[in-house]
Amino acid sequence: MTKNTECNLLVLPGDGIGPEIIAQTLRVVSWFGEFLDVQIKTEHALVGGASIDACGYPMSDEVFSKAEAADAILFGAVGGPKWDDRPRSERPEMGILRLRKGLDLYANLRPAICFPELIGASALRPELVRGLDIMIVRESTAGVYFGEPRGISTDAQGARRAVDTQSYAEAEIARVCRLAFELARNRESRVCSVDKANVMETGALWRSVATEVGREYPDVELTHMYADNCAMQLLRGPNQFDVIVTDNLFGDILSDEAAALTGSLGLLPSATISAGRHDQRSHAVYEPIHGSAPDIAGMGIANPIATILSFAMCLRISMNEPAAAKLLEDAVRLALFNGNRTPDIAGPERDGISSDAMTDAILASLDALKVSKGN
Ligand SMILES: NC(=O)c1ccc[n+]([C@@H]2O[C@H](COP(=O)([O-])OP(=O)(O)OC[C@H]3O[C@@H](n4cnc5c(N)ncnc54)[C@H](O)[C@@H]3O)[C@@H](O)[C@H]2O)c1
Ligand SMILES: CC(C)[C@H](C(=O)O)[C@@H](O)C(=O)O
Ligand SMILES: [Mg+2]
Repeated sequence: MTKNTECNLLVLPGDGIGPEIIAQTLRVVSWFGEFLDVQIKTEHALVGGASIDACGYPMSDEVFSKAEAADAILFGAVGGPKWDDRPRSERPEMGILRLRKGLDLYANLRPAICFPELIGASALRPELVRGLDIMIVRESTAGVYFGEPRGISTDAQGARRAVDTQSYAEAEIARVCRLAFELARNRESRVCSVDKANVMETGALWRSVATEVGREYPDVELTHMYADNCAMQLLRGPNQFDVIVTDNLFGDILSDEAAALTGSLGLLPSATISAGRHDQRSHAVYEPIHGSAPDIAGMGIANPIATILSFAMCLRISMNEPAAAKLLEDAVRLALFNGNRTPDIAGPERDGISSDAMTDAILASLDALKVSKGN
């Protein structure tokens, strides 16, 4: 069969459980390589600590050039104790930050869905999380992650002072808010903008710009919430949210919190996307929201679902294959429905299965759904 189009997928496994969950996800990528008209071409490269060990940098210029040229990037996770004592600018985490900034990946989409099959694994009571479906839109190229000045200085008495700078230009706020409103139009048409407008100048600007952008979307309800209250409301009544749009740091924290509502950090996928380039192509990184999990690295028990669902987002956003994305999401649900659980979602009474066995179950579900849908 001749394939109609091509997708060049750059695969960056990283550190810790990164290579493990990526290896599992590539089994799913291969399955779709057979199934789709798109020809998926993968190329692998080093990032994070693995790259530091090989060439001294968390992301080399060569790998960054490959990322620029790729149609999509599948990213595992970076970091680990081995590199924790390095200066900030030389840590593995700079690998992902360079990608976000360098490719202008301004919007990090982090959907948090509570699957009915996992309602018992949630940190909250079932009645609080039943039907949970939130989209967190996290700004990802600005804020305190990239603001200047930053650094640590020592005064005349030898006492150290650290400085980070939270900085936002209105255009940086407007574009991520606009995207949140667009996404909300295909959901429940509700956006909650989260800031600290009561304390921070950046928060006041965030609220004012979100309000201005909201006027362009009279059909979408806009509410504002302080970030501390949002952290509490996510625990008290998470179903009140549809789309949350917020800055880089609050989005990082609130999305890990949302993961606990769904059952595990090992379940939450993400897509970090840029605007279209002049040639109409855009960049995108697909990655789980979790990190390299040093505590379970090498044990073969990491939950691969967050990364596999990140590939589903890749199918939908970068490959324009919504039916395939839905098929994969359904296959994950079916594998869970059939009782497959890695230890993070197994609960205290069960041992849990390996990453490999969970992927086997998802692949078997893909085969079963493919047959039942007559594909
Ligand atoms: N995008 C990234 O690459 C990324 C994201 C977050 C953290 N990190 C880095 O990862 C390292 C560890 O950070 P951390 O421990 O704070 O966060 P983490 O997300 O790696 O782990 C937090 C907890 O969640 C568990 N967990 C995470 N993913 C899991 C999965 N797929 N299956 C089962 N359990 C899972 C871990 O075992 C751990 O108990 C640090 O170096 C950090 O900077 C990287
Ligand atoms: C590794 C780190 C730089 C990263 C972040 O803080 O953005 C991570 O926590 C994430 O959520 O992707
Ligand atoms: Mg994080």
